[in-house]
Amino acid sequence: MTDQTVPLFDTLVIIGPGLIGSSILRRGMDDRRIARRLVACDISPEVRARVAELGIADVVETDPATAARDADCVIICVPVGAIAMVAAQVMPVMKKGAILSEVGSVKVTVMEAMQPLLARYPDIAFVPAHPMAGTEFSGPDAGFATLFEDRWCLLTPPEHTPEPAITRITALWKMMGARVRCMSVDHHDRVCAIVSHLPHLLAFTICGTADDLADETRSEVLDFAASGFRDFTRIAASDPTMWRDIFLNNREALLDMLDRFIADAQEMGNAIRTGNEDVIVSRIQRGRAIRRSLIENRQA
Ligand SMILES: NC(=O)c1ccc[n+]([C@@H]2O[C@H](COP(=O)([O-])OP(=O)(O)OC[C@H]3O[C@@H](n4cnc5c(N)ncnc54)[C@H](O)[C@@H]3O)[C@@H](O)[C@H]2O)c1
Ligand SMILES: O=C(O)C(=O)C[C@]1(C(=O)O)C=C[C@@H](O)C=C1
Repeated sequence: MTDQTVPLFDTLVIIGPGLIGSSILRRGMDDRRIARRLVACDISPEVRARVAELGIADVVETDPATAARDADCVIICVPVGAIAMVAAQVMPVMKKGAILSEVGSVKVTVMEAMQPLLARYPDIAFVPAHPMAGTEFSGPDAGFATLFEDRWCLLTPPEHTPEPAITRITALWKMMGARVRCMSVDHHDRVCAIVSHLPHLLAFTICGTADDLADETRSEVLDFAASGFRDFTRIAASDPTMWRDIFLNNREALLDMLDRFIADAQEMGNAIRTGNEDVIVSRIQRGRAIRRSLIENRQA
Protein backbone atom coordinates (compact mmCIF):
# COMPACT_ATOMS: atom_id res chain seq x y z
CA MET A 1 0.00 0.00 0.00
CA THR A 2 1.89 3.04 -1.15
CA ASP A 3 -0.95 5.27 -2.40
CA GLN A 4 -1.68 7.04 0.84
CA THR A 5 -4.08 9.60 -0.64
CA VAL A 6 -6.58 6.73 -0.25
CA PRO A 7 -6.97 5.17 3.21
CA LEU A 8 -5.86 1.57 3.58
CA PHE A 9 -9.48 0.59 4.38
CA ASP A 10 -12.71 2.40 3.77
CA THR A 11 -14.52 0.79 6.75
CA LEU A 12 -12.55 -0.95 9.49
CA VAL A 13 -14.59 -2.72 12.17
CA ILE A 14 -13.24 -3.60 15.61
CA ILE A 15 -15.23 -6.18 17.55
CA GLY A 16 -14.25 -6.07 21.22
CA PRO A 17 -12.72 -2.58 21.75
CA GLY A 18 -10.88 -3.50 24.97
CA LEU A 19 -7.14 -2.99 25.51
CA ILE A 20 -6.09 -4.22 22.06
CA GLY A 21 -9.18 -3.19 20.05
CA SER A 22 -9.29 0.33 21.50
CA SER A 23 -5.55 0.75 20.85
CA ILE A 24 -6.16 -0.04 17.17
CA LEU A 25 -9.07 2.44 17.14
CA ARG A 26 -7.03 5.16 18.81
CA ARG A 27 -4.23 4.72 16.28
CA GLY A 28 -6.82 4.78 13.49
CA MET A 29 -8.32 8.01 14.86
CA ASP A 30 -4.86 9.60 15.02
CA ASP A 31 -3.91 8.44 11.53
CA ARG A 32 -6.82 8.67 9.13
CA ARG A 33 -4.72 7.01 6.39
CA ILE A 34 -5.65 3.73 8.15
CA ALA A 35 -9.43 3.90 7.58
CA ARG A 36 -11.99 6.46 6.48
CA ARG A 37 -14.59 5.03 8.87
CA LEU A 38 -13.89 3.27 12.18
CA VAL A 39 -16.66 1.14 13.64
CA ALA A 40 -16.64 -0.41 17.13
CA CYS A 41 -18.92 -3.19 18.35
CA ASP A 42 -18.99 -4.88 21.77
CA ILE A 43 -21.23 -7.30 23.62
CA SER A 44 -21.10 -5.12 26.75
CA PRO A 45 -23.37 -2.04 26.92
CA GLU A 46 -20.92 -0.41 29.36
CA VAL A 47 -18.04 -0.85 26.92
CA ARG A 48 -20.12 0.53 24.03
CA ALA A 49 -21.10 3.57 26.10
CA ARG A 50 -17.50 4.17 27.16
CA VAL A 51 -16.18 3.90 23.58
CA ALA A 52 -18.76 6.49 22.48
CA GLU A 53 -17.81 8.74 25.41
CA LEU A 54 -14.10 8.45 24.61
CA GLY A 55 -14.82 9.30 20.95
CA ILE A 56 -12.47 6.59 19.63
CA ALA A 57 -14.80 5.32 16.88
CA ASP A 58 -16.93 7.02 14.24
CA VAL A 59 -19.78 4.58 14.85
CA VAL A 60 -20.60 2.27 17.77
CA GLU A 61 -22.79 -0.75 16.96
CA THR A 62 -24.55 -3.28 19.18
CA ASP A 63 -25.01 -6.05 16.62
CA PRO A 64 -21.86 -7.61 15.09
CA ALA A 65 -23.66 -8.44 11.82
CA THR A 66 -24.82 -4.83 11.38
CA ALA A 67 -21.31 -3.60 12.16
CA ALA A 68 -19.66 -5.98 9.67
CA ARG A 69 -21.99 -5.62 6.69
CA ASP A 70 -20.10 -2.76 4.95
CA ALA A 71 -16.66 -3.61 6.30
CA ASP A 72 -13.54 -3.96 4.18
CA CYS A 73 -11.86 -5.42 7.23
CA VAL A 74 -13.18 -6.81 10.51
CA ILE A 75 -10.75 -7.42 13.38
CA ILE A 76 -12.04 -9.61 16.19
CA CYS A 77 -10.42 -8.53 19.49
CA VAL A 78 -12.32 -10.70 22.01
CA PRO A 79 -10.97 -13.46 24.33
CA VAL A 80 -9.62 -16.52 22.47
CA GLY A 81 -12.57 -18.75 23.47
CA ALA A 82 -15.09 -16.38 21.80
CA ILE A 83 -13.27 -15.65 18.50
CA ALA A 84 -14.86 -18.36 16.30
CA MET A 85 -18.29 -17.60 17.74
CA VAL A 86 -17.96 -13.93 16.74
CA ALA A 87 -16.61 -14.99 13.31
CA ALA A 88 -19.77 -17.07 12.84
CA GLN A 89 -21.84 -13.94 13.50
CA VAL A 90 -20.02 -11.70 11.01
CA MET A 91 -18.91 -13.95 8.13
CA PRO A 92 -22.41 -14.58 6.69
CA VAL A 93 -22.91 -10.83 6.06
CA MET A 94 -19.38 -9.77 5.10
CA LYS A 95 -18.72 -8.51 1.55
CA LYS A 96 -16.99 -10.74 -0.99
CA GLY A 97 -13.25 -9.98 -0.87
CA ALA A 98 -13.38 -8.42 2.62
CA ILE A 99 -10.72 -9.36 5.16
CA LEU A 100 -11.36 -11.01 8.51
CA SER A 101 -8.64 -10.81 11.14
CA GLU A 102 -8.35 -11.48 14.87
CA VAL A 103 -5.73 -10.75 17.51
CA GLY A 104 -5.97 -13.79 19.80
CA SER A 105 -2.94 -14.96 21.78
CA VAL A 106 -3.38 -18.61 20.68
CA LYS A 107 -3.72 -19.77 17.06
CA VAL A 108 -3.99 -23.58 16.63
CA THR A 109 -7.39 -24.07 18.31
CA VAL A 110 -8.78 -20.87 16.79
CA MET A 111 -7.76 -22.08 13.31
CA GLU A 112 -9.38 -25.48 14.02
CA ALA A 113 -12.63 -23.83 15.13
CA MET A 114 -12.54 -21.58 12.04
CA GLN A 115 -12.18 -24.41 9.48
CA PRO A 116 -15.92 -25.00 8.83
CA LEU A 117 -16.52 -21.24 8.48
CA LEU A 118 -13.57 -20.79 6.10
CA ALA A 119 -14.94 -23.63 3.97
CA ARG A 120 -18.44 -22.10 3.96
CA TYR A 121 -17.26 -18.52 3.15
CA PRO A 122 -14.29 -18.95 0.79
CA ASP A 123 -14.58 -15.34 -0.50
CA ILE A 124 -13.51 -13.88 2.83
CA ALA A 125 -9.75 -13.72 3.40
CA PHE A 126 -8.74 -14.79 6.89
CA VAL A 127 -5.52 -13.25 8.23
CA PRO A 128 -5.00 -13.99 11.95
CA ALA A 129 -2.62 -11.63 13.72
CA HIS A 130 -1.08 -11.44 17.17
CA PRO A 131 0.48 -8.21 18.36
CA MET A 132 3.17 -9.08 20.90
CA ALA A 133 2.26 -6.04 22.94
CA GLY A 134 0.00 -5.45 25.88
CA THR A 135 -0.27 -4.55 29.51
CA GLU A 136 -1.91 -6.08 32.56
CA PHE A 137 -4.93 -3.77 32.09
CA SER A 138 -8.13 -4.46 30.13
CA GLY A 139 -11.03 -2.53 28.68
CA PRO A 140 -11.38 0.52 26.46
CA ASP A 141 -9.77 2.90 28.96
CA ALA A 142 -6.59 0.83 29.00
CA GLY A 143 -5.72 1.25 25.31
CA PHE A 144 -3.30 3.78 23.82
CA ALA A 145 -2.31 4.68 20.27
CA THR A 146 1.39 3.84 20.65
CA LEU A 147 0.90 0.36 22.16
CA PHE A 148 2.21 -1.43 19.05
CA GLU A 149 5.15 0.91 18.40
CA ASP A 150 8.33 -1.17 17.82
CA ARG A 151 6.56 -4.39 18.88
CA TRP A 152 6.28 -7.54 16.78
CA CYS A 153 3.00 -8.57 15.21
CA LEU A 154 2.88 -12.25 14.21
CA LEU A 155 0.65 -13.24 11.27
CA THR A 156 -0.53 -16.85 10.80
CA PRO A 157 -2.52 -16.86 7.53
CA PRO A 158 -3.85 -20.21 6.30
CA GLU A 159 -2.21 -21.62 3.17
CA HIS A 160 -4.66 -20.36 0.55
CA THR A 161 -5.18 -16.83 1.86
CA PRO A 162 -4.86 -14.40 -1.07
CA GLU A 163 -1.53 -12.57 -0.96
CA PRO A 164 -3.09 -9.05 -1.28
CA ALA A 165 -5.02 -9.61 1.97
CA ILE A 166 -1.80 -10.54 3.79
CA THR A 167 -0.12 -7.46 2.29
CA ARG A 168 -2.92 -5.18 3.56
CA ILE A 169 -2.88 -6.58 7.08
CA THR A 170 0.92 -6.26 7.07
CA ALA A 171 0.52 -2.62 5.97
CA LEU A 172 -2.04 -2.03 8.74
CA TRP A 173 0.29 -3.25 11.50
CA LYS A 174 3.23 -1.35 10.03
CA MET A 175 1.14 1.83 10.05
CA MET A 176 0.53 1.15 13.74
CA GLY A 177 4.30 1.06 14.27
CA ALA A 178 4.75 -2.73 14.51
CA ARG A 179 7.21 -5.08 12.83
CA VAL A 180 5.55 -8.01 11.11
CA ARG A 181 6.51 -11.68 10.73
CA CYS A 182 4.51 -14.58 9.19
CA MET A 183 4.67 -18.08 10.70
CA SER A 184 2.67 -21.30 11.06
CA VAL A 185 0.05 -21.63 13.79
CA ASP A 186 2.00 -24.45 15.50
CA HIS A 187 5.22 -22.47 15.59
CA HIS A 188 3.32 -19.43 16.87
CA ASP A 189 1.80 -21.37 19.77
CA ARG A 190 5.12 -22.93 20.81
CA VAL A 191 6.92 -19.58 20.71
CA CYS A 192 4.18 -17.85 22.69
CA ALA A 193 4.06 -20.70 25.20
CA ILE A 194 7.64 -19.93 26.24
CA VAL A 195 7.81 -16.14 25.84
CA SER A 196 4.37 -15.21 27.15
CA HIS A 197 2.16 -18.00 28.49
CA LEU A 198 4.67 -19.76 30.80
CA PRO A 199 5.84 -16.43 32.32
CA HIS A 200 2.21 -15.61 33.16
CA LEU A 201 1.66 -19.09 34.62
CA LEU A 202 4.75 -18.57 36.82
CA ALA A 203 3.61 -15.09 37.87
CA PHE A 204 0.11 -16.26 38.88
CA THR A 205 1.67 -19.21 40.72
CA ILE A 206 4.33 -17.29 42.65
CA CYS A 207 1.73 -14.78 43.84
CA GLY A 208 -0.46 -17.69 44.99
CA THR A 209 2.49 -19.33 46.75
CA ALA A 210 3.34 -16.10 48.57
CA ASP A 211 -0.30 -15.64 49.49
CA ASP A 212 -0.50 -19.20 50.88
CA LEU A 213 2.29 -18.49 53.39
CA ALA A 214 1.56 -17.60 57.00
CA ASP A 215 -0.23 -14.30 57.63
CA GLU A 216 2.83 -12.60 59.05
CA THR A 217 5.01 -13.54 56.08
CA ARG A 218 2.30 -12.54 53.64
CA SER A 219 2.08 -9.06 55.08
CA GLU A 220 5.86 -8.83 54.87
CA VAL A 221 5.65 -9.85 51.24
CA LEU A 222 3.29 -6.97 50.67
CA ASP A 223 5.20 -4.50 52.85
CA PHE A 224 8.72 -5.24 51.70
CA ALA A 225 8.21 -6.53 48.15
CA ALA A 226 11.24 -5.30 46.25
CA SER A 227 11.15 -5.01 42.51
CA GLY A 228 11.79 -8.76 41.92
CA PHE A 229 8.44 -9.84 43.38
CA ARG A 230 6.78 -6.61 42.23
CA ASP A 231 7.66 -7.39 38.60
CA PHE A 232 5.82 -10.72 38.91
CA THR A 233 2.76 -9.03 40.44
CA ARG A 234 2.43 -6.71 37.44
CA ILE A 235 1.68 -9.48 34.99
CA ALA A 236 -0.20 -11.47 37.67
CA ALA A 237 -2.74 -8.61 37.67
CA SER A 238 -3.89 -9.59 34.14
CA ASP A 239 -7.45 -10.46 33.16
CA PRO A 240 -8.71 -13.91 34.38
CA THR A 241 -10.99 -14.62 31.38
CA MET A 242 -8.26 -13.84 28.86
CA TRP A 243 -5.69 -16.00 30.63
CA ARG A 244 -8.07 -18.89 31.33
CA ASP A 245 -8.77 -19.04 27.59
CA ILE A 246 -5.06 -18.83 26.70
CA PHE A 247 -4.01 -21.60 29.09
CA LEU A 248 -6.83 -23.97 28.05
CA ASN A 249 -6.38 -23.32 24.32
CA ASN A 250 -2.58 -23.64 24.30
CA ARG A 251 -2.65 -26.63 26.64
CA GLU A 252 -0.19 -28.92 24.83
CA ALA A 253 2.57 -26.42 24.06
CA LEU A 254 2.24 -24.79 27.48
CA LEU A 255 2.44 -28.10 29.38
CA ASP A 256 5.48 -29.08 27.33
CA MET A 257 7.23 -25.79 28.25
CA LEU A 258 6.17 -26.23 31.88
CA ASP A 259 7.78 -29.72 31.98
CA ARG A 260 11.01 -28.31 30.57
CA PHE A 261 10.92 -25.46 33.06
CA ILE A 262 10.36 -27.83 36.01
CA ALA A 263 13.35 -29.96 34.89
CA ASP A 264 15.55 -26.84 34.58
CA ALA A 265 14.36 -25.45 37.92
CA GLN A 266 15.15 -28.79 39.56
CA GLU A 267 18.64 -28.69 38.05
CA MET A 268 19.14 -25.21 39.51
CA GLY A 269 17.79 -26.47 42.85
CA ASN A 270 20.30 -29.35 42.78
CA ALA A 271 23.14 -26.96 41.96
CA ILE A 272 22.20 -24.81 44.97
CA ARG A 273 21.87 -27.92 47.19
CA THR A 274 25.29 -29.28 46.17
CA GLY A 275 26.99 -25.90 45.94
CA ASN A 276 27.70 -26.25 42.22
CA GLU A 277 28.84 -22.67 41.56
CA ASP A 278 29.50 -23.22 37.84
CA VAL A 279 25.89 -24.22 37.10
CA ILE A 280 24.50 -21.38 39.22
CA VAL A 281 26.72 -18.72 37.65
CA SER A 282 26.24 -19.92 34.08
CA ARG A 283 22.41 -19.81 34.53
CA ILE A 284 22.60 -16.26 35.83
CA GLN A 285 24.91 -15.25 33.01
CA ARG A 286 22.49 -16.66 30.42
CA GLY A 287 19.66 -14.64 31.97
CA ARG A 288 21.73 -11.47 31.83
CA ALA A 289 22.64 -12.11 28.19
CA ILE A 290 18.98 -12.59 27.23
CA ARG A 291 18.00 -9.35 28.95
CA ARG A 292 20.84 -7.51 27.13
CA SER A 293 19.71 -8.83 23.75
CA LEU A 294 16.08 -7.77 24.44
CA ILE A 295 17.30 -4.26 25.24
CA GLU A 296 19.43 -4.21 22.06
CA ASN A 297 16.34 -5.28 20.04
CA ARG A 298 14.27 -2.51 21.69
CA GLN A 299 11.89 -5.13 23.21
CA ALA A 300 12.56 -4.21 26.86
N1 LIG B 1 -3.98 -7.99 26.74
C1 LIG B 1 -2.91 -8.29 26.06
O1 LIG B 1 -1.80 -8.05 26.52
C2 LIG B 1 -3.06 -8.94 24.70
C3 LIG B 1 -1.99 -8.82 23.79
C4 LIG B 1 -2.15 -9.40 22.52
C5 LIG B 1 -3.31 -10.10 22.20
N2 LIG B 1 -4.29 -10.20 23.13
C6 LIG B 1 -5.51 -10.92 22.74
O2 LIG B 1 -6.42 -9.93 22.29
C7 LIG B 1 -7.75 -10.30 22.62
C8 LIG B 1 -8.37 -9.17 23.44
O3 LIG B 1 -7.62 -8.94 24.59
P1 LIG B 1 -7.78 -7.57 25.41
O4 LIG B 1 -6.70 -7.56 26.42
O5 LIG B 1 -7.94 -6.43 24.49
O6 LIG B 1 -9.19 -7.87 26.16
P2 LIG B 1 -10.20 -6.87 26.86
O7 LIG B 1 -10.84 -7.65 27.96
O8 LIG B 1 -9.55 -5.57 27.19
O9 LIG B 1 -11.28 -6.62 25.71
C9 LIG B 1 -12.07 -7.63 25.17
C10 LIG B 1 -13.40 -7.03 24.78
O10 LIG B 1 -14.16 -8.03 24.08
C11 LIG B 1 -15.51 -7.90 24.47
N3 LIG B 1 -16.18 -9.17 24.18
C12 LIG B 1 -16.07 -10.35 24.82
N4 LIG B 1 -16.82 -11.30 24.23
C13 LIG B 1 -17.43 -10.69 23.19
C14 LIG B 1 -18.34 -11.15 22.21
N5 LIG B 1 -18.78 -12.42 22.18
N6 LIG B 1 -18.79 -10.26 21.27
C15 LIG B 1 -18.38 -8.96 21.29
N7 LIG B 1 -17.51 -8.47 22.22
C16 LIG B 1 -17.05 -9.33 23.15
C17 LIG B 1 -15.45 -7.54 25.94
O11 LIG B 1 -16.66 -6.94 26.40
C18 LIG B 1 -14.25 -6.57 25.95
O12 LIG B 1 -14.68 -5.23 25.75
C19 LIG B 1 -7.65 -11.64 23.36
O13 LIG B 1 -7.91 -12.68 22.47
C20 LIG B 1 -6.21 -11.68 23.83
O14 LIG B 1 -5.75 -13.01 23.94
C21 LIG B 1 -4.21 -9.61 24.35
O1 LIG C 1 3.06 -6.83 28.82
C1 LIG C 1 2.15 -7.49 29.28
O2 LIG C 1 1.61 -7.20 30.35
C2 LIG C 1 1.64 -8.66 28.57
O3 LIG C 1 1.20 -9.53 29.23
C3 LIG C 1 1.64 -8.68 27.11
C4 LIG C 1 1.65 -10.04 26.45
C5 LIG C 1 2.96 -10.78 26.83
O4 LIG C 1 2.94 -11.78 27.48
O5 LIG C 1 4.00 -10.26 26.41
C6 LIG C 1 0.48 -10.84 26.89
C7 LIG C 1 -0.25 -11.58 26.04
C8 LIG C 1 -0.20 -11.36 24.63
O6 LIG C 1 -0.74 -12.30 23.84
C9 LIG C 1 0.91 -10.61 24.15
C10 LIG C 1 1.63 -9.85 25.01
